[in-house]
Amino acid sequence: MTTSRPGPVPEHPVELRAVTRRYGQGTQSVTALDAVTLTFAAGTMTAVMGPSGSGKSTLLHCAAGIDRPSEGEVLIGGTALGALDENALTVLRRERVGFVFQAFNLVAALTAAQNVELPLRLAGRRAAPGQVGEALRRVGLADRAAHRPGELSGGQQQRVALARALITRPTVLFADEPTGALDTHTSHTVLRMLRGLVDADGDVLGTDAPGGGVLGGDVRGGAVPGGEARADGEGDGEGAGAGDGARTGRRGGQTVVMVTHDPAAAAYADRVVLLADGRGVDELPGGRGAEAIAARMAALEERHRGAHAQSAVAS
Ligand SMILES: Nc1ncnc2c1ncn2[C@@H]1O[C@H](COP(=O)(O)OP(=O)(O)OP(=O)(O)O)[C@@H](O)[C@H]1O
Repeated sequence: MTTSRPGPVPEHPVELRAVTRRYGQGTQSVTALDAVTLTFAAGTMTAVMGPSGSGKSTLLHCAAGIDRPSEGEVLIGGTALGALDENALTVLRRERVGFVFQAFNLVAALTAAQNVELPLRLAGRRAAPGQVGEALRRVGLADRAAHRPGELSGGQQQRVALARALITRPTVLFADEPTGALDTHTSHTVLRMLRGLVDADGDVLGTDAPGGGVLGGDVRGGAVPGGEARADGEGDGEGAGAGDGARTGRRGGQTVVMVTHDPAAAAYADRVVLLADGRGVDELPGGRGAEAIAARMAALEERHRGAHAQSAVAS
């Protein structure tokens, strides 16, 4: 079974409408998300931040159709997920959602090329000639196609995971702490790639645009102000922030939603959504820089601690 991709990407590829997610029942019940309404605009990168337990992963899982809300509705590419049975939801996820995890989640026994092709195989499809090689080239790993994950660095593994997430040309790419297991230099390389995807016009893997170098350009550096490139592709991006796309709200590239604890990672986003106790409590536009984001997060955590201390005293 396949779902055909809708024609043009809608203005908001992902919408959450009053999404509540409760775990457990009765007195043990935890409200991980509390009537969250959010839209993610096409061709933008959103960072989701918040204190531990604030509902970030739950939000990502509900938005990606990995978890089902207790109440409310999630729409991907205009399709309401609540109306889909498990099979249809699996197909929609496979075809329209890309996911990158902190732990890379590559299959250890498969080569980089086989890992990248896996989503197509699972969908009963084969890659077009050159498609996998092109995807690897775009993440700067053309020469590593035959290597297994254990033979690659963490940053290289995450780049393979990125190529794998994008091989189906998803409507939206979700990333859960994509740089959480990487050192600072490598993190910025991966973040520049994510930013490059968003700032790209059109086909992010460039199979329709030979030599477009959407990701390859970022490996060589320069897409993000302050990000100095290194010849080995493990660029030094300290001090980097969101690129031109962040400020202009340029549309046409990949839509990315990323959970992160790291203000430096969030600085690549067009928008930072702050969660606390399962609710969206604050937002920052892009281009503010890591320090401003860190300050806002610190203030939020302070309020959060204060509110929890008060409720502990009251009970
Ligand atoms: N399967 C589950 N069963 C019960 N409670 C859960 C479950 N998953 C999450 N929770 C609870 O829901 C709340 C939100 O969890 P979630 O993992 O979304 O938070 P988070 O912001 O991603 O946290 P962290 O930053 O620590 O990863 C927490 O109180 C958590 O304990």
